[in-house]
Amino acid sequence: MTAFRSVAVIGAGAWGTALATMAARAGRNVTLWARNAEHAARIQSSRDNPRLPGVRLAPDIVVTSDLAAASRAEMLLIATPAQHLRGAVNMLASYLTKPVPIIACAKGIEHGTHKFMTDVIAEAAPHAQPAILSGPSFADDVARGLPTAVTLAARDDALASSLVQALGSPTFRPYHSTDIRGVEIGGAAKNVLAIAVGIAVGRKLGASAQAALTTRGFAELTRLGRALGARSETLTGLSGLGDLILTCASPQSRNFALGLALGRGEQPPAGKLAEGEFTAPVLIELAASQGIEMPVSEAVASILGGRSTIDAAISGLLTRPFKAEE
Ligand SMILES: NC(=O)C1=CN([C@@H]2O[C@H](COP(=O)(O)OP(=O)(O)OC[C@H]3O[C@@H](n4cnc5c(N)ncnc54)[C@H](OP(=O)(O)O)[C@@H]3O)[C@@H](O)[C@H]2O)C=CC1
Ligand SMILES: O=C(CO)COP(=O)(O)O
Repeated sequence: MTAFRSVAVIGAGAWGTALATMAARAGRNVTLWARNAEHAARIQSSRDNPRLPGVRLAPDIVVTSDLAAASRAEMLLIATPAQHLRGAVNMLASYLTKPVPIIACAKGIEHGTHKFMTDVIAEAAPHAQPAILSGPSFADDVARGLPTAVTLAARDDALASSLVQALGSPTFRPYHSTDIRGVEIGGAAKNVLAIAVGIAVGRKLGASAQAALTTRGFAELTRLGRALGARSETLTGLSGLGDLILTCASPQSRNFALGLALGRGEQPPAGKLAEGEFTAPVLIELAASQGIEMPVSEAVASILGGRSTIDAAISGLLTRPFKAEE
């Protein structure tokens, strides 16, 4: 398998900027693509991105809005919001003339189609070798070089392994896998569950409730995962349980922070992307289509959709019939 020398990161938000920094630290030649030319030029000259304040970009990272130039990299990482991933890959596809790994770094499920990120990539870019990178990793931590471990999955184990070799460093440890679907389910569902746990914490329901809700959330994530063919070691691994633990326990998470504000009856933080808000309705549609119960996610979707108050949703969860633990 070829050694990947160059990497382009598509999407210059917090995560794209952190990923570019991570790839540079791993020794790759890195291009960071921003859709806005002015934005790209400003980051290129200031070496600072307001979407990830306080992080200085390494001098050799090239920031550009030239998609043709970015598309020439030997490996592409897509770090747009999940609902914009198809649009970004559609634009990219017209420049791709040979097989190239395209790694989805967004966490979500596409509205309307119920498709996961690697399926969207495969549809939008026939030359792509789709892969997914996901796990407990706050952009700020990764950019600062704090120790982080994630899962990187591709259909072909040799490809997954060589992508790991290209991106890994002593502070960023990707573990390779071929369970693409398992990785995608964990990343998408944990954001919705983190909103639920944030709400419980905001309502001051206590540390016991926080642990119970996180655990029952994991039970429903696992049910859906099994139904869709995910492996249990993936669901209990970094991209599943690992990311759930991180996101359900830290106000640093935008999803948790959204729930926290809702639980406290406050305005949610403005201008912060909380993917769980967009994933919740499509996650429960997908679960329903598989005959899978996801009561915690359903409660989140009902609250966000204005179909339930927070108190009614909490009461609904607590008065469900007693049952065997599974
Ligand atoms: N932040 C984090 O800690 C982590 C985030 N993720 C995931 O990464 C994804 C992106 O999150 P994050 O970077 O934090 O979000 P941000 O809100 O910080 O940034 C999103 C970026 O995507 C760009 N963008 C939006 N729409 C398009 C489009 N159609 N084409 C190209 N670029 C577009 C925006 O551009 P513009 O600046 O012009 O608006 C912006 O730069 C999410 O799915 C998130 O779950 C995963 C792990 C960690
Ligand atoms: O995915 C993340 C950590 O793994 C980032 O979480 P938030 O999107 O909730 O901030």
